[in-house]
Amino acid sequence: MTTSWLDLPADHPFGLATLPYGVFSTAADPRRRVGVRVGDHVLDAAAAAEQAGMESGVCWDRPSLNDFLSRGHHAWAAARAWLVEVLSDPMYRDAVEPHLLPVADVTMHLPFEVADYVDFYASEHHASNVGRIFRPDSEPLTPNWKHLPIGYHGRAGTVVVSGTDIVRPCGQRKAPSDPAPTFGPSRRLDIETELGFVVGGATPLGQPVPIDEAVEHLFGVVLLNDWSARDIQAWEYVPLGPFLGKSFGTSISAWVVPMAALEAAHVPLPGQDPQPLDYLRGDEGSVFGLDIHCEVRVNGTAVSRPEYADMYWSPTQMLAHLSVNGASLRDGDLFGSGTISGADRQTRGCLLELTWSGQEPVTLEDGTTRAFLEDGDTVTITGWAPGPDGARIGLGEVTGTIRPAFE
Ligand SMILES: O=C(O)/C=C/C(=O)CC(=O)CC(=O)O
Ligand SMILES: [Ca+2]
Ligand SMILES: [Mg+2]
Repeated sequence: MTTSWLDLPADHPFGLATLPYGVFSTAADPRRRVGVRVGDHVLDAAAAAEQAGMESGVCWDRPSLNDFLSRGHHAWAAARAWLVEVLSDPMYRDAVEPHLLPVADVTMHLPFEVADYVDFYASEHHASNVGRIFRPDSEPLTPNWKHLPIGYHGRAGTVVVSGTDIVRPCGQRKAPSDPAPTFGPSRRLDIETELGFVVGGATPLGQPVPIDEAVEHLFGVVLLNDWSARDIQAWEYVPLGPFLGKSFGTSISAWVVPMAALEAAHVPLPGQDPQPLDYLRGDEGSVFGLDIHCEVRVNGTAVSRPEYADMYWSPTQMLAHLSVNGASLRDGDLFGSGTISGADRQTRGCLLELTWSGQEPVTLEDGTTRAFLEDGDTVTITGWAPGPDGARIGLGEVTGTIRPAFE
């Protein structure tokens, strides 16, 4: 394993095998610019590139990753190789070290300007559980579910960085037993534990991305919480899908972990039966799952440990599907995997499933119980994956606190 002159412990979640990108500023220099997390430091990437003589570092002197995303997968690979070189070869230490800032001294911002945001529904366990809860008189999975990765269009402009408070949404709610809808704050505010995939290497309108090329457009992953107001959602979503019940805020982690850091975490999918249509079938290596382990905490109590390896659809299948009609990809597109849930209760990624629609509340360490979120609750999702040679790839965290409704 390549080691750094920073002398990081071998199992550090932000060692040389991770090197995630984000956008930061400091009190002394409030310009937003691209940073790379290494150990307990943030590398001011553009400044280091200039000092160490790396020309393409100019796209890091920007308030978002979008310019870097536009350069495409060869540039991403070259940048990563350069970062590993300058952080491991002591020859670069004098040039690079002055541009390492303690992580405690930086403020993190939204890492990229979200172009389009789409959310999939790729967990068979989640889709089946929610089907049982929301549609008890129908088959849990809809007839299309195993033929295509189902998704809906979300609201790009309300994607926020980890640490941003979430205001409880107001909206129309109507339980089946209510005679008429009422308006007010959501009473069934929930989370959804997901991975978000960050897209780059834009494509022209009219040109689908073949599944074997899909991975070239996947820049990296973030942890994503698709906050969901279940009462608003249940009343509004037939027949066009989720709308205001999910568009009031979607939180993502500040650090984008490159797909290149997750190569050792590729695992086979649990298995697809029936075989999907040809455009969703790729060569070996282009259809894969990811061995990513998540943990969900509510006010510090771990309530669930979802496993991304349980997901039915590959991220490359989701990307091929979302462009198969000729829809173009834009730099900064974000797609969510859908809620990560497994077969066991302890691996369910949302409270709707964990508490079975509120009937089986979870107990927190302070002795209180939750069916859904209360004002003041803080939800934190963390994640990690195995890296090469026993390294650990940290996905950081996505956190948010519920503020009272605006009334
Ligand atoms: O099955 C439904 O009616 C609703 C499902 C969701 O709310 C989930 C959604 O946002 C997609 C996902 O996260 O898997
Ligand atoms: Ca979702
Ligand atoms: Mg949302």
